[in-house]
Amino acid sequence: MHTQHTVHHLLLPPLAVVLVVVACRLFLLLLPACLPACLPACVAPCLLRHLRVPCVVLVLLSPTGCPDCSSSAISDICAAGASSLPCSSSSSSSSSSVWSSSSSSFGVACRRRPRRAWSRWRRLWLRGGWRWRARRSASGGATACGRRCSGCTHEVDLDKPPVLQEVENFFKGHGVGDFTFSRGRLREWRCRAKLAIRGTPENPLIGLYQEGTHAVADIPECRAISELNIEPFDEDASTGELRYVQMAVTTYNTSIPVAKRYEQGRVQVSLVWNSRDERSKNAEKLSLLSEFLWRNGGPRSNVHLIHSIWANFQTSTSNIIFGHKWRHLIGENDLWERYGGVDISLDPYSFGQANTLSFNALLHTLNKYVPRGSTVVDLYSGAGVIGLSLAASKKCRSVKCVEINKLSKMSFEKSASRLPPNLGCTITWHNTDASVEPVHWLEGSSVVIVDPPRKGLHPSVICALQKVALSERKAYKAKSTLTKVKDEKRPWILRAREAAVQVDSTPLEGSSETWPETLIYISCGWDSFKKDCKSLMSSKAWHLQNAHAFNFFPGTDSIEVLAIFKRESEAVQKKRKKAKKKKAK
Ligand SMILES: C[S@@+](CC[C@H](N)C(=O)[O-])C[C@H]1O[C@@H](n2cnc3c(N)ncnc32)[C@H](O)[C@@H]1O
Repeated sequence: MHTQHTVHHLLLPPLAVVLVVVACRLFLLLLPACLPACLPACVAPCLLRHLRVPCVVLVLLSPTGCPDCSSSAISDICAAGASSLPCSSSSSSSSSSVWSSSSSSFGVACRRRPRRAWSRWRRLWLRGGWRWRARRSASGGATACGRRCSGCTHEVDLDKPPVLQEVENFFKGHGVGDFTFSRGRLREWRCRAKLAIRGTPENPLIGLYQEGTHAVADIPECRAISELNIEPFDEDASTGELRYVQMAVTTYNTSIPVAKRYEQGRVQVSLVWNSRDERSKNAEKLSLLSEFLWRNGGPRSNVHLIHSIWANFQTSTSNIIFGHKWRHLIGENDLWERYGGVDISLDPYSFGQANTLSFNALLHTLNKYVPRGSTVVDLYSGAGVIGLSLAASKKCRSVKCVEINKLSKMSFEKSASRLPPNLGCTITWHNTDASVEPVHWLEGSSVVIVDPPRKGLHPSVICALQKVALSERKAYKAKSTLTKVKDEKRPWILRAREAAVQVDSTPLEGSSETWPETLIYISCGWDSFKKDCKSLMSSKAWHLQNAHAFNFFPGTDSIEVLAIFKRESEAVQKKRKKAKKKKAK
């Protein structure tokens, strides 16, 4: 009896292990059957894989988690959610069943455009460059959760965007010997996103538009919207309450080690509300929503993810995301970031880069091409990030920033106030369209920096660059015929030329006869860059000297280019002409 008892004792533990293993196997076998039900929980993380922190806010909006985001705050939330279950299955065979099931989140968007080919689903992004990438699993094609990510344009080799070979060949063909490509961080890199809010309170859609459409690829199960009965925006009827959510992350927190700052970023949330202002009758719901987010993600919550919440009021029927009225609702007023060695304040209405780390890498490289003591004009400057960082690091004599968005002025002012004292640099910020009388902005600058939107440079800017780059003398002549700078009487032009902001008013001596020797072109639109590059060089005015590319949007076929052009000297031009004549003979 005693021996029998001992045998039972000995057999029980292995038996228990076998039973657990069998149960797990059975569970895994049955898992595919419940995949359609799991899909909403799985697809959102795939879409959001590369969103560094903003997805946490969405997780706040949604009870499902993002198992692939590894910051401690995200993990905390994920631990509370059950969503990691389907995504922890790395079986790539399950991916087909998931994707062929066009139900749940994708089905909702799909029903609106049933004729779209499936391949289109793989190329989801917001117009204007908002792109979502998936993380590769070690096996390659699939994401870490075993599914293919609808936000990706390519599924493998995130460190080699497909366009890279073409870019390399292009620069090689133009005699650039030192081309480099910086691969950057391949996942969880995104620090900024704008998501559309559509659908109904019971079945809201939050996410990106498919390329070229206004169909939303959903991040499902929004808790805040359903619980508070927020009415998503209806584009056809122009009704509803919440139109978009913009999220911007700051990684600026000097109290924690640098390595941790990216992981522990805070999110500035902007709610685009469909009303004229905060006095509208649905404004109470806006307060409820911001309080909900603050309660669950603000400083008193377990996660403390939200830096601040803003409201933007927009009633326009156009595609423009933001209206003119902004209100700061809760949290800190200023969002600081560290770019190019200086503190930069980014209000929600200013342009901000989506990939903070890669942008800093670009600034570091750009720095090498600006001689100390330069006079710089930064066209398409946004809040003046590039100009301000050069003012501090290169002891520039002057920096002129030219930007069309007047709201960026405040960000510029705040950032300028944090520059080190006694820089000895006159820094000005001008609110104007760079394509109107661009020669005026080039005059007096030895370095011109252009960072235009995706569509590239305006023809008038190209024309001005071609003309000033002839020879010193010719350019000077061109100045009088081209611009009639001295006779300018139009008040709006004169107003634009007056600095909207001026930091340090040290007068500049003899700079007006200076014309740019160096042109630094930063581009996020490869096709438009090629076109502009061709135009600039066709006039023999500029010579392409160096080029670098940065993986700003891993998982997409977009690339950020930094190209350095040098003005061709008269001697070189003559030599070239002679050689051409000789050849012709
Ligand atoms: C790609 S962003 C670059 C911003 C800035 N360089 C930065 O990195 O923060 C392009 C900027 O050009 C501005 N912009 C667009 N069209 C413009 C124009 N015609 N004249 C001046 N600025 C313009 C936009 O408002 C935006 O801030």
